[in-house]
Amino acid sequence: MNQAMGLESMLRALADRHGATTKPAHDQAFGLASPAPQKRCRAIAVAGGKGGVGKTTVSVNLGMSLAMAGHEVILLDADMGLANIDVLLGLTPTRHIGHLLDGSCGIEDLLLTGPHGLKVVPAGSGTRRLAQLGNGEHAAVIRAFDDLMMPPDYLLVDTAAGVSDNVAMFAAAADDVVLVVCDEPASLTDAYALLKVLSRDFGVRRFRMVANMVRNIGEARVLHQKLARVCDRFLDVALEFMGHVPQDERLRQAIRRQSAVVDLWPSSRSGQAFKQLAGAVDTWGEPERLGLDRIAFFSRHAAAATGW
Ligand SMILES: Nc1ncnc2c1ncn2[C@@H]1O[C@H](COP(=O)(O)OP(=O)(O)OP(=O)(O)O)[C@@H](O)[C@H]1O
Repeated sequence: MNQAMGLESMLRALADRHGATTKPAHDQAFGLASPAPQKRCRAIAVAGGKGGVGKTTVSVNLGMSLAMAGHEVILLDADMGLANIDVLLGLTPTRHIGHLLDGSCGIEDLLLTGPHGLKVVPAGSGTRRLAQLGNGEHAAVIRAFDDLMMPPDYLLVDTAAGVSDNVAMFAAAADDVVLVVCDEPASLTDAYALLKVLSRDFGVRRFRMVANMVRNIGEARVLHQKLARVCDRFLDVALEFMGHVPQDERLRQAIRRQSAVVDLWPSSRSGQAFKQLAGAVDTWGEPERLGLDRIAFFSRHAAAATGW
């Protein structure tokens, strides 16, 4: 059995389990090539290792900045069981990923519309089962995005904290991984641990770093150099500097008002920084489409672990 066939049958088994429809392996959309005339969706996973470094803040504000620039954007809250994007944006979901997995709704039914047309897929909160999803269920969530009638320009995935299979799977399946780091020893060590696992075990070789809660661009670049230096020395990865978001009280105030700072105060320091980050994303060009190989790789891991 070749790799593509192996992937296809594995995904079919997953889809059958979760009641989804199946398509050929070459038609997977989450970071994978879709046949013309469907437009291509760029999947960006936002990760960080340590909790509290600003992954959700970056995901929400970057997503909304892209939406404000006229792009169609879906934001997937992949922090299963501890979801909070809907709370941050004052949205009230009636269904979540759990309903998708038990077959009681499809991916389209989960989409909530926030300001500027930003679409959100809520993960559900306070449910232990969601916090303990297996690899097969994560794969089924990824696979479900193939059923979207109108793929967005960007799919942003706010991953969980830590170095779990959840994070690894979403990061490995994405076209780009944005690593959010702040100037704390634990943030740097946890970010390094995540880079190590994603590169060594899942073949992710390129990362883009956002320095969050820094005072200025100079501090952000120093932070990037610190991490890039250890990566150069010990890991086979490229860590590109994507930009920075300053420590900004306006951002906290916006969160208390259940809004994105880019929506409420676009000309604040953080609001402008997110606009710049969105501008950077716009210059990335065509994704390299490595997701299919990585997913196949991941699926083999999952198969070995669960004895499919
Ligand atoms: N640039 C910033 N300036 C000021 N406060 C910030 C900034 N970025 C994030 N914060 C604050 O830091 C806190 C943690 O942010 P956030 O929830 O986005 O982190 P996280 O990495 O998603 O955490 P977790 O993994 O635990 O969900 C929030 O209270 C947020 O308001």
